Amino acid sequence: MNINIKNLTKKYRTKEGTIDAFKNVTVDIKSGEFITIMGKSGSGKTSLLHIIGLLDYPTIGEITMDGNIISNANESTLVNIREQKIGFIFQNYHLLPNMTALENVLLPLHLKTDLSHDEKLIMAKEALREVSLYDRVDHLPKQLSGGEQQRVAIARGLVKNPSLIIADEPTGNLDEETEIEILNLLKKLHKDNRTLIIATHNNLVRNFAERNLIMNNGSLEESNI
Ligand SMILES: Nc1ncnc2c1ncn2[C@@H]1O[C@H](COP(=O)(O)OP(=O)(O)OP(=O)(O)O)[C@@H](O)[C@H]1O
Repeated sequence: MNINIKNLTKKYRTKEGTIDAFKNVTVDIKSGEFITIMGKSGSGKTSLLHIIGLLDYPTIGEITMDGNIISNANESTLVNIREQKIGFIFQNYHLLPNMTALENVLLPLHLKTDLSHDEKLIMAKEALREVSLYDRVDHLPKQLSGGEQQRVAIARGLVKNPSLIIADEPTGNLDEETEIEILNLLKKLHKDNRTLIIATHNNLVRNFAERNLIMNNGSLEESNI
């Protein structure tokens, strides 16, 4: 997915006043790019990812996805794009504890009325195979290690074959060895025209990406370090 972001600003209004999460962010992200967004805690990374992921609206500015301006679109258009084209991966996995790995991966397919249950099962199992967890399909999250839970979450993020994957600190809870394993997996799954954006504190992640951006005093800059 091609993403063009123009003069994006996010302000939060609180009882104490207005907080600028970030200001005047302008960036073009090409289809198929693997990007990291680095920056200190509180620098606005999550706020930006939520807006790119169409989970929140910007205060000011414009986002274009594959040539269509979507920042002014209504909620149902945003839900549609989100459902069809965007996969999310979070630091805390966000797996449902009473569902097996397979059931968790099936979740994003529930709304797809054009697919039969058998077709959905095949897709979910294939996604679990891609993350090398085919032998753990019937396990509950608590029966899996942190790295395995994140692999289930990645399979869930991938199952709809999204053209954009957004990952917020995907390795924040993992030890370094597991982190490298997950980053190698994300790198492998980042293929074709699938755009991958990872927000992170962690310097190690940047070695895996093609392009590194940094949130600095509310602005997004290219990082050449
Ligand atoms: N819903 C909200 N209401 C008010 N302020 C918020 C809200 N969400 C975030 N903020 C503020 O906006 C700023 C940016 O927060 P954000 O979570 O985007 O940063 P971050 O870089 O992702 O931080 P971290 O790495 O700690 O997750 C912070 O000052 C934060 O307190």
